[in-house]
Amino acid sequence: GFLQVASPVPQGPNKWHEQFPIAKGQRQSPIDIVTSNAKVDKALSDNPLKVSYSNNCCQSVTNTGASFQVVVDGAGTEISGGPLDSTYKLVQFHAHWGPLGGDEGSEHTVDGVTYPAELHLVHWNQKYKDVGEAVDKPDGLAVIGVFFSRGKEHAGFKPISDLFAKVPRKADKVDISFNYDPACLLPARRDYWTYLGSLTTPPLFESVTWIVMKDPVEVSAEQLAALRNLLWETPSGEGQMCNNYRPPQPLQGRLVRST
Ligand SMILES: COc1ccc(C[C@H]2SC(=S)NC2=O)c(OC)c1
Ligand SMILES: [Zn+2]
Repeated sequence: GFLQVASPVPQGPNKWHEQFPIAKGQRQSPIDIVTSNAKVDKALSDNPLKVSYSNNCCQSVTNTGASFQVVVDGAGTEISGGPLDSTYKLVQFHAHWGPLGGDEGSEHTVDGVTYPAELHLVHWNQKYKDVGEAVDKPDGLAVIGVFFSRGKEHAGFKPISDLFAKVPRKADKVDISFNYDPACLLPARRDYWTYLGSLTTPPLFESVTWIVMKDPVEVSAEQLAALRNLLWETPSGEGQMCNNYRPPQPLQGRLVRST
């Protein structure tokens, strides 16, 4: 038969610059948010961030081989205001997390503090014709980051975390047949930090206006453990998906604004 060439297990973050030089760019993500350096900007509260998600926008959950991904039909699912000069539509959400029971796993850190996981709600700028056109433009994407802390069960996250066991392998996909409003994953208090950054995995495009919610949302240890029902390729074969986070990158003089 044909020569079997094993697909190379993806290189870790510290090697990405070899194929993606922008990894050492001027507006890379994530970053450590130094709260004392964040500048309160009244303009952010004068024009509050508006999140209007519909409750039937979630279509399916997929194992992308790097995270779970809930694919969203962006119809009527928009954000605007705050740092955004345009309307952006939700296209997908996913997360990053650490090892079982550990406290690292988030991509952004706050005064050096990590959280066990971080949710990313990815939106694209409606001035572009589709997410493919928006994904590499400086104002193309807006990602809302929500920290997960370990505590009581998150009732709103349960319908999603219960699906992970159904998509153990890369490209596995399960339809979401129930109504689901992703806004339930946002903290009650809508204060955030915002700065200009990038995708946190290759191709690392510097196209993201980051909106990182200040308050974490609590999820249970069991819900964090359910993330490890997702499997991926490791150097020693198939294993539990974990530590799929990029560490903080140089701020390069960027300003972080705060509500
Ligand atoms: C080719 O375009 C891409 C590639 C990868 C991601 C996912 C990354 S980016 C992020 S934030 N967190 C992640 O895991 C994209 O997300 C919009 C877009
Ligand atoms: Zn992400």
